[in-house]
Amino acid sequence: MLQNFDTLKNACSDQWQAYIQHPFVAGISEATLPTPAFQHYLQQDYLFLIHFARAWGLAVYKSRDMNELRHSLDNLKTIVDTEMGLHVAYCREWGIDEASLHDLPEAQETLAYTRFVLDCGHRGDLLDLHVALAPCLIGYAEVAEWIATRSQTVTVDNPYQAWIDMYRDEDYLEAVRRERLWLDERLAEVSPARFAQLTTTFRDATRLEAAFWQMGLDAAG
Ligand SMILES: Cc1ncc(CN)c(N)n1
Repeated sequence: MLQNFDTLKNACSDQWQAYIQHPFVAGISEATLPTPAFQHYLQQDYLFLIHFARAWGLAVYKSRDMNELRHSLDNLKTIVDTEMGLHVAYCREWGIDEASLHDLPEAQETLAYTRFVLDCGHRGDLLDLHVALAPCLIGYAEVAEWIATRSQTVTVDNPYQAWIDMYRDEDYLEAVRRERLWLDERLAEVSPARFAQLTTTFRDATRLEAAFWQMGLDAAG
């Protein structure tokens, strides 16, 4: 059987579900998430996105041909040109100005997740790095999709609607489709032992995503 991104996800189905359907996400969907939880998440996500842009920069550096290079560069641009801009504007709407974000101390969860991904990239190859980055890029599209399909989702005057829409945006979804394809092509070629190793990386990154949501919830007490 050919391995692909879905095989990777199915190998970590418990952790994947705990991430995609986390109570923080349910709170966004049902418009019940406490404001301080979301504000704390937004602040830390600013720091997170900076390090994730660095990680895509590392993927550019590790690329061996023009196709790989362009692919990683497109993902870097999605974060820097699209997601970061929307994020800063969005923070402003929630009473957080960009200047205050520069001096923000990094939470342990932000440190753990971002440095884990950068470490995967430094010690492994390009595929290790893409697999460590996949829960971030691909996971948020699934989060937004899960929200959109739930009957409990509040669609009128939901304060989190703009955030949900950001991850249902066509440009974001196009980046997700490209990444899935890239992963599917490479995962089909790896040995079972290598696949097991990549599964561990993917599972750990997925657990760190869930911990990032939890950090937001914990901040609201
Ligand atoms: C923690 C986290 N994970 C994923 C994403 C979506 N790129 C994000 N903005 N923040």
